[in-house]
This record gives sequence, structure tokens and C-alpha cells, in this order.
Amino acid sequence: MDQSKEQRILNSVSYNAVKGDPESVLNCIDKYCGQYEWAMNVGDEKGIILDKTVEEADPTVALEMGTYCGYSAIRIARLLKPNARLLSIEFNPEFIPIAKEIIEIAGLSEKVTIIEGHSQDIIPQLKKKYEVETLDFVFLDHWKERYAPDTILLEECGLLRKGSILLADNIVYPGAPEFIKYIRSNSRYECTSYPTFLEYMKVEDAMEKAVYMG
Ligand SMILES: O=C(NCCCCCn1ccc2cnccc21)c1cc(-c2ccc(F)cc2)cc(O)c1O
Ligand SMILES: [Mg+2]
Repeated sequence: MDQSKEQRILNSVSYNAVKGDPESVLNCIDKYCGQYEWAMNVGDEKGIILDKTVEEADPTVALEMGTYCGYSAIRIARLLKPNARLLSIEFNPEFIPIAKEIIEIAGLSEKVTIIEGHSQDIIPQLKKKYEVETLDFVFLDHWKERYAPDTILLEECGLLRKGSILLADNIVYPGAPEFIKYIRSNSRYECTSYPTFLEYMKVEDAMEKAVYMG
């Protein structure tokens, strides 16, 4: 059976990246997906917004929804302080071994825990099963129609604290209109929009930052 796009991305990283060097893994994926096969990594342009937001949050515990090949997990984990950790939820089982291998090549396996499942099932388990008190940073990059209900679920599970920072990808393309409606009309969030471009394309997109005020 011929290889998947995600396996070809792993091949390219495995062959071209410098082991233990997260920047070289990110550059390799961006080059491959920019030149050969588009893929839904947050990419190098939106990646800078992600970097800045992670640096602002300086999280001890971070959550990501939508692991895919591990690109944003590497972007986040490479900025984490010692003993800080990233939990990343992925529901598509075929992506998980590929993401694990790419994160391993970046030398960041100790900082990243990939959890297989649907966000709506995993979020309620984070406190007890994954020993999370509250989340300092959340990156939303999974099903766009789940951004709003999962944000509400994070609140209901007591996983957000005063100052928790949420960052959502794809606000314009593919779009997350229900999330925008919810978060911008909710006085408990301070929202900022970052107009940008879709990964590897000259197509407009945006990211939304929402700080939970408790
Ligand atoms: O769909 C996107 N991402 C989500 C993929 C599926 C996530 C599934 N999943 C993962 C964890 C998880 C937990 N619980 C439930 C479900 C879960 C996406 C799409 C595009 C895109 C596509 C086509 C196009 F022409 C232009 C743009 C660009 C992006 O940046 C994206 O992020
Ligand atoms: Mg995305």
C-alpha cells in the first residue's frame, strides 16, 4: 500500500532534519509542505504568533487539541521551561505514531504527552487521569465546530484560571464562527484577533487569542 502524505512528511524529517534540533524539524516540515505537499500544520507565519503567545503565557501546563504531525507541539514544547509539559489530543490513530516519531526526532518527547481520543471525552479526564490542576495555555486546532463547545467544557471542568490564555487557529479559513460569536460576546474573555495567512498559501486567515478573566 503506498505511503500517506503524513508518512512522506516523516520520511523527509527523518532524512533531512538534525536529530535533537527542533528548529531544523520545523524548517524541514515547512520546506516540504511549502514546496511539495500542502499539509495543515500551523506553519511558519502563524507559527510566529503561536510562539509569541506561548512566550506570553510561559505555561507550566499547556494543552493542544489537534496534534496532526506534531508541528505545533514542537513549536510549543521547544519554548517550555524545565518541568513544564504539553498535553496534545489527537483522535486520528494513523497520525499518532507519525507525530510521536517527529517529536522524538526534535528531542522533545519528554515534554509532550499525546492523548488519543475526542476532546469532549478527554477534557473531563484531565484533572484526575492526567493530574492537571488548571491549564495555563490552550491551543485550539482541531474540528472548528468543537472550539466553542470545548471552551465551555474547559470552563465547566474548572480547567481555566484567571489569566489562562487560549489561542485558536483558522478563525477565517476554514473558519470558526460559533467560537468567535461565543468568545467575543462573553465578558469573561479578553479577545484579540491576529489577521494572518493560511499555512503555505496566499489565503487570508486569522488567529484569535482569548484570555480568561475568571
Ligand atoms: O481541519 C483542520 N484541522 C482539524 C483536523 C481534524 C482534527 C480532528 N481532531 C484532532 C484532535 C481532536 C480531538 N477531538 C476531536 C477531533 C479532533 C484544518 C483544516 C485546514 C484547511 C483544510 C483545507 C483547506 F483547503 C484549507 C485549510 C487548515 C488548518 O489549519 C486546520 O487546522
Ligand atoms: Mg489549523
